[in-house]
Amino acid sequence: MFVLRRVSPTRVVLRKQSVDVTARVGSRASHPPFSLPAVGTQGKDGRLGSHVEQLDRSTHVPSRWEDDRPRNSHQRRKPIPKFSISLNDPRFRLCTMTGVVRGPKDEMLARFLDCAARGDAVQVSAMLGHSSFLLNERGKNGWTALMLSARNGHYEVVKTLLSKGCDKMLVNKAGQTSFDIAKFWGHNHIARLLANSKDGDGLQFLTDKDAEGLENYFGREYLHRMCDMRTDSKWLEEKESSPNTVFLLFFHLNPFVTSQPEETDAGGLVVKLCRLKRGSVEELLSQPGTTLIFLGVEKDIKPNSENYPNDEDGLTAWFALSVDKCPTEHLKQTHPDGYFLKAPMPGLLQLSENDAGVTAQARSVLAWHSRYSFCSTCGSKTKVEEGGYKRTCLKEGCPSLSGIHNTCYPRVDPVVIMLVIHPDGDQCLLGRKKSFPAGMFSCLAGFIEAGETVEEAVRREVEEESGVKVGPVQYVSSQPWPMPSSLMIGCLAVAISTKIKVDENEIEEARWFTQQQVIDTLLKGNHQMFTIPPRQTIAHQLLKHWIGIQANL
Ligand SMILES: NC(=O)c1ccc[n+]([C@@H]2O[C@H](COP(=O)([O-])OP(=O)(O)OC[C@H]3O[C@@H](n4cnc5c(N)ncnc54)[C@H](O)[C@@H]3O)[C@@H](O)[C@H]2O)c1
Ligand SMILES: [Mg+2]
Ligand SMILES: [Mg+2]
Ligand SMILES: [Mg+2]
Ligand SMILES: [Zn+2]
Repeated sequence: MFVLRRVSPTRVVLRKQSVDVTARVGSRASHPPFSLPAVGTQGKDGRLGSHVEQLDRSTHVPSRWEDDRPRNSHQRRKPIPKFSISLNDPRFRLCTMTGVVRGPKDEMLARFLDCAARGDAVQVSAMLGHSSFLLNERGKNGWTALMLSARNGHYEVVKTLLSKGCDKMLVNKAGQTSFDIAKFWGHNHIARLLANSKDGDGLQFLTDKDAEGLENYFGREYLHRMCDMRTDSKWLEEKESSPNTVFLLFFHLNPFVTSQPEETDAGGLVVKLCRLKRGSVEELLSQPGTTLIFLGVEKDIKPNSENYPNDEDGLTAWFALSVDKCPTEHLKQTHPDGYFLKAPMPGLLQLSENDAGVTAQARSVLAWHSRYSFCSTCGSKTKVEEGGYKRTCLKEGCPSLSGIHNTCYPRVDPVVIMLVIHPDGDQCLLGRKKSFPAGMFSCLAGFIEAGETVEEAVRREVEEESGVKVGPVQYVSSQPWPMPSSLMIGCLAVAISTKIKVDENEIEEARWFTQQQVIDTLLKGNHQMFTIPPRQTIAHQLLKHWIGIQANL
């Protein structure tokens, strides 16, 4: 059995029994933060092993050592040239000359890291039983067992290591914790485990802020909607007049915000929704053309708190308040720094996850009110009910009042958005609309039609827009998209044909991109040949998800 390891960017070491040899390998670009060459190599099953690999497939060494980043189809399918090792081969020389000799401790560490990278929780636990020093040890590339298991999606190994008290705050050479690594590669269950686990002293090092990003932007449910209270007009009135109630102000569907310098090393400005109190909005509430929506109550309930003597139940309610006339003058005194965020894009993408979730709810409902002032069935006037969640027709006998009153409620438009995977598994289909910024490509998307399943909508939209036929479809996650009220249903779909013929009315161009190109774009952003939508979009998250699961197949 041979053991291969890299000793410099251009050299690897092949070791058999006690004799080491080195081989010259092709020059390589420096590793981006999450590329895998520093982490491991691809084993038989495509998983990533630890940084020191046992070539148990054969006793041959590849003529060219390729890194283990996900490869494009050509690289992956190219048979690896094989040749026998001869210690007399001039391409090799004794490792002792380079001073790279490994002792039993190194061997054990290599085995331990390999077990963690492969997901062997039993072996990891057994090795720690007799050699506890291994717990936080790093391989040559700076990765610990926790980082490797987080990278490869091995939940049980991560759990085992945490239970043994490993240090989850260690960072690799690129400055990433195991949490960052798990999050990047789409192992959200592992990122959650890492975020929620206590460290050895019982302290929770990772804050809620670190755990953000595990759901799609606009998807955070910061408030309890308390749907059942919408019909309790007495309770709603009490909340409306409570001094503790929070009012979010909107004008032309744009939220009233402030910008504050960020308290991080990175600096910058953070945009926050202004949480107005009754006193600031008293006058606005009585103006004509005002719409008030009950959004919910804060989740951290403070029952009968002494601090909140006016709220019997101690619940802090939030309302969205939309006004017809620009109220900046009115707010000049109390909120001199406030302004209306230019929505929707890219303004709304500057909010925190919590604020984005509340804004998505408020903006979609307010947009519906602004467009459906009259009964959509008979054109009569309507009255607003249920805390702003219903508009009932005032004309007796209107058909909208019989059967299911679905025209009386805010509308949500389901949209499928899909990352289509090439049959070779190594490429994905992205397209661009004329309206996109130059160089940007995104997942294909389209509205679901009446009487259509998600799967059928995916197949129809992909074929309409790109000419590519799709077979299996798998749901991944969803995202409210409040421009004005879409629900993006994110899927992976596998193509069964590859020829592209775009519908020029909808799409300017569609192309197959390799995994490597996507990874480069995710890591280097604008410096690449194409860009993808920002992290707040489900399109971006679908691409990350695909990279994450591919690397772990
Ligand atoms: N969050 C993301 O990552 C992301 C990415 C791409 C698209 N989107 C959103 O997805 C939505 C749909 O994508 P699309 O425009 O490619 O859809 P699409 O391919 O179905 O084409 C839009 C056309 O469909 C018709 N249509 C059918 N039902 C409609 C409805 N309920 N509302 C409006 N038009 C309807 C209209 O003729 C419209 O011009 C867009 O609003 C877009 O903003 C979001
Ligand atoms: Mg479309
Ligand atoms: Mg379409
Ligand atoms: Mg369509
Ligand atoms: Zn009507």
